[in-house]
Amino acid sequence: MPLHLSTNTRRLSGKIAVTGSKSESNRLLILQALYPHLEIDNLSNSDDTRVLQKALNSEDEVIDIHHAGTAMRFLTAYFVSKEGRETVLTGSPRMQERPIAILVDALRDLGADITYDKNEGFPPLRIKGKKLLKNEVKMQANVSSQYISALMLIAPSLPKGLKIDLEGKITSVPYIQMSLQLLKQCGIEGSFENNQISIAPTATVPAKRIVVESDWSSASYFYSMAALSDAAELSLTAYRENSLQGDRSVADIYQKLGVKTTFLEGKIRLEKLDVQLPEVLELDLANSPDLAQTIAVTCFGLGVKAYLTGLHTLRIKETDRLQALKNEIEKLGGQVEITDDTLKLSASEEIKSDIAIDTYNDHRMALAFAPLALKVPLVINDAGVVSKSFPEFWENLQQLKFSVKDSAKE
Ligand SMILES: O=C(O)C1=C[C@@H](OP(=O)(O)O)[C@@H](O)[C@H](O)C1
Ligand SMILES: C=C(OP(=O)(O)O)C(=O)O
Repeated sequence: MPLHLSTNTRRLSGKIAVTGSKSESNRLLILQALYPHLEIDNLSNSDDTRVLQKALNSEDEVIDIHHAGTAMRFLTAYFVSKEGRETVLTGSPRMQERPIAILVDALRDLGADITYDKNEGFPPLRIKGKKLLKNEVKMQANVSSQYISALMLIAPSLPKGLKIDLEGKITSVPYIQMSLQLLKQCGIEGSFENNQISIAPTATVPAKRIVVESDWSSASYFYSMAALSDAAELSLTAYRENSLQGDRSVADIYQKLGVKTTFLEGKIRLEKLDVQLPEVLELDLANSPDLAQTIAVTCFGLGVKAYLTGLHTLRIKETDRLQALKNEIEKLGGQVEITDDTLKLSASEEIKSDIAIDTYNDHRMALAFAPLALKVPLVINDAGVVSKSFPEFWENLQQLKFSVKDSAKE
């Protein structure tokens, strides 16, 4: 479905309720499956969370988790620990290209029975659940933090808990901290110091209701809109200053791009300020990889040069996000240089109108480019991809008075 986006006004105002964090929701669903006394509020309604929830409730042998990376990684660890059950975990063609050997090797070291059904190192996986008796493992930490979180989430259910020794430079650290903090909120003891994670064995946890904060990665698209607007006053619920999500850093980053954040009771207010924009925005995004697309597109729209580093995880996400960004920004008239872990954007002089943006089965490509409609009319191809993390996004844009037209319906 190609969507035509444009606006008559560059002044934004409105109140948006954003769905729960997909990262928090997916962790809590695994913990709830292990500790059923747990209750979850404000669960994400994203496809990735729904597919994980469905998998946890399914008795089928073959489970297809489509494009959901965290679901794939978390469920691999979960099904390994389900004694007596045989499961084949598979996903979309892209999921079958997303590496998983680091997690599989660590689980095998702990005693797991996992085989590759197609290509060595990639889903689909055939998992025969059994009791894991070992309690120490080493793991490479510089490719994806999701492998580490997957082990942390099942760790308290292992008879002796788990110590994980992390090797190499640890990437996406806030997501590891989020896993630890959620375990602690459930009443499970654990620590993450230097390169070692330790989680205590825990047979039961007290009944508890945990409220998921709304998704900060989803909030980033409204920051981009505010930055690209002439005037903005947006209120987003339900957020807190003291967040578990690393992408909360978007509030500090966008201050440099003219967006002021005020934390109010349960919500944030974004306002557009008149600031002197930086000549070049330099950022290391190793702790917030999901913000890279939003920031690159905002800078392009503002004509600000950007030098983004720490992007080594982007090539193995829903698509090769570095290449996808380069392709689409260059179609719009920009200039982008990429390496394996950096992106350099030149200051743009023009933004071409009515360009159709390809989204590569990646929700964040659609979400990140949509705010540019505040500058020029554009088309987003396969716009339905946003449901992977943010199903209401297009309705939210209409609420903010964007014109959102499905050309297939005309
Ligand atoms: O644990 C999580 O919930 C996530 C971790 C990050 O992945 P990497 O650790 O692979 O960078 C992030 O990009 C992803 O969207 C969600
Ligand atoms: C990378 C992402 O998701 P996942 O790895 O869970 O598919 C994302 O949502 O940007």
